[in-house]
Amino acid sequence: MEIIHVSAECYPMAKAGGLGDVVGALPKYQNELGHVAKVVMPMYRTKFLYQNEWELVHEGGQALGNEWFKYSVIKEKTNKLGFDLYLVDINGKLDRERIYGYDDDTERFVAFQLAVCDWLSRWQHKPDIVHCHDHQTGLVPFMMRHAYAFRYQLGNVPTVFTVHNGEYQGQFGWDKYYYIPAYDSWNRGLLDWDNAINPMASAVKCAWKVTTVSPSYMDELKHSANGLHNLFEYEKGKSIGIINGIDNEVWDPETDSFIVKNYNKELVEKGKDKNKLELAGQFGLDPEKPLITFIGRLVGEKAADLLPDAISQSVYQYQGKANFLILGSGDPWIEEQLSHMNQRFKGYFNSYIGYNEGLSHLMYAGSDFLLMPSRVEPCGLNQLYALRYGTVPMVRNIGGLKDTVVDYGDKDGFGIKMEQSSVGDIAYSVGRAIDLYNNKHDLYNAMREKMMTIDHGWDMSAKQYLGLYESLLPTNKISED
Ligand SMILES: Nc1ncnc2c1ncn2[C@@H]1O[C@H](COP(=O)(O)OP(=O)(O)O[C@H]2O[C@H](CO)[C@@H](O)[C@H](O)[C@H]2O)[C@@H](O)[C@H]1O
Repeated sequence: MEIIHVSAECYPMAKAGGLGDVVGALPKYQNELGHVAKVVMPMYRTKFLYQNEWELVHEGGQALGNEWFKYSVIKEKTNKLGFDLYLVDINGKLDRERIYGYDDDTERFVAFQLAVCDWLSRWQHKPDIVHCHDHQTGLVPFMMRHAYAFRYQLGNVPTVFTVHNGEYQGQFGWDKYYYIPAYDSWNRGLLDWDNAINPMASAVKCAWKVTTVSPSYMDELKHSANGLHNLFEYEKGKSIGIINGIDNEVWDPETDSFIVKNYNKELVEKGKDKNKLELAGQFGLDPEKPLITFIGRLVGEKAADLLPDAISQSVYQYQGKANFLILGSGDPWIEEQLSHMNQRFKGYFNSYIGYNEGLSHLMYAGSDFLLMPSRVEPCGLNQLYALRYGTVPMVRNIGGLKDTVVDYGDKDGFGIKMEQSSVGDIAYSVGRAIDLYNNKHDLYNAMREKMMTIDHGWDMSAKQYLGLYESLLPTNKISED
């Protein structure tokens, strides 16, 4: 089978969060299973672009409303990622350093999707599956099936849409209706949600199958999806939750070049101690105390707004018996609060505001506990990385966190779970972490060893996706493969 993944992110070319990790890994594992999976994404101006060699594979043009733009598609020459990576270049739109956060993001990503559809429609053969990820690619299923310009070539190609995060939907007003290439006007409803063009809703309506990144999140979306819950309920017949895997080659404490001491489950105690010592040195913390860290976008969805109060309360309540370290960026108000706390709780707390891939690896290796009090967590990769690095996850019982972590109080448990995203729940969990670290050493060590043996690699999930694709192929295609 030939599968094209369409995405705004793909590690290591460009990553803002978990979407990049998934699209950077899933195709590699699908290829290892004997299929041909490729990725197409925007050509941002990132380091990876300049450090690698590319060949031109296509040039074309498209209209975004009244604006005609030229685009080109280039391909990485060596297949070094384990899959073919294609980049779409559109001057004036995609040639930026950052992935998101520009005033014209709507125009940028609609133009990207137009270019992808145009390029695919000109292929000599057609891919078997087009797999789109999140709202930046959400108009592709509609355009392939209904836009006059593409439907004759692409209307029969099955589309799969994966919701990595239902909170962001990419809505824009109908005043920009002319961005969408011509289609039969009675299909307008397939673009609309709540009187706006909503790419996430459109993809859920038009894709042949809809997936999200954990079974529990699939259930939750039917009750709470930033306004789309009725739609998810309505489309449940074609929807399924498939848990994310992690790239065991990139995230491996035995070989990770970002950390100061490599280790495996036999050497977990010594290995983690060395990495913790490094972190404690860099951030002025006490290596003797349990180190609780948070890594991620500083936004409400991750309950990052609760961190300042929860950490202050914990420092007072437990008389500074634990240390805290945060790596993240996002809401300026939260960033400012955390920066103030660097001084106020010097020696107990520190934060690094910004994005730092290397530091994140060191933190997974050098922390004792990883905190994820998320209000919404479609899958969560951080807890899976924590498990692989022998770091106890402290998570809210929701979404993918519910599906992947078992509280140590339960049979065969290895993590700490809290029911609510609240200052009180976080502080209570901090108390349990301190108790585990100081008073239950044997249990704590056994837990670390146990969690390092859990396999969260991509094999199972990659197979599940392939099964889903196969269900969409005409029967003769299945027997050909
Ligand atoms: N400041 C920083 N510096 C360095 N690294 C940083 C960082 N901030 C975040 N990261 C990294 O970004 C990734 C975050 O992944 P998550 O899956 O936890 O969250 P995200 O909300 O982005 O993804 C969404 O999509 C993914 C993939 O489907 C779902 O797992 C998730 O639940 C959903 O919200 C991890 O690799 C983490 O280490």
